[in-house]
Amino acid sequence: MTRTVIAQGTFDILHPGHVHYLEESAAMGDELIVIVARKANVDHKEKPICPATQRRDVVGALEAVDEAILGHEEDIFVPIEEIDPDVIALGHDQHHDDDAIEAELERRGIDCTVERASSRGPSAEAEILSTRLIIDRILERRG
Ligand SMILES: Cc1cc2nc3c(=O)[nH]c(=O)nc-3n(C[C@H](O)[C@H](O)[C@H](O)COP(=O)(O)O)c2cc1C
Ligand SMILES: Nc1ncnc2c1ncn2[C@@H]1O[C@H](COP(=O)(O)OP(=O)(O)OP(=O)(O)O)[C@@H](O)[C@H]1O
Repeated sequence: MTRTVIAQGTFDILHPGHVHYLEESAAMGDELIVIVARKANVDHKEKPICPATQRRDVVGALEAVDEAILGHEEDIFVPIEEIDPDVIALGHDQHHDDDAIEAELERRGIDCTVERASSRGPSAEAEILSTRLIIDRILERRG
């Protein structure tokens, strides 16, 4: 029985922190499917620069990722109902409330656990493992 894990995020400019999250998520099961957030649903921070199809394609190229899909425009639980995963892996700082997600999964009759991945700090002085900080540095140096 294949144990399916879902990970999700914006993945605007990919960096080793994303790779860490996705590799850790992949290790929680047999197959990893990544839901790439649509611009309309990124309302807790700046909108992504890159189009969703581009963000999906880059994430999908990672070894740890079996499939990357575009998220639903309106209801974030539509892909969850369709995929019916065994695990939803939340990122270490993702703004979602684990209990609220578990409650919604139960309400929809989806038998799935919610896990939290860990954070990856910089392994070298110059590493910046945040899309926002990468963009800040670009603006600082090229703005
Ligand atoms: C269980 C789950 C399902 C999600 N499904 C979708 C979706 O269908 N469409 C979408 O645009 N975003 C989806 N998202 C992503 C959220 O929209 C949110 O923007 C994303 O978690 C942003 O995380 P980040 O700030 O770490 O990039 C989902 C997130 C979770 C936790
Ligand atoms: N340094 C990191 N270590 C572990 N996970 C990370 C790291 N950076 C991002 N992630 C995870 O990757 C997923 C996608 O994150 P997102 O696309 O928001 O990138 P981000 O670099 O966190 O963006 P921003 O810096 O703009 O918030 C989230 O689950 C997030 O927790």
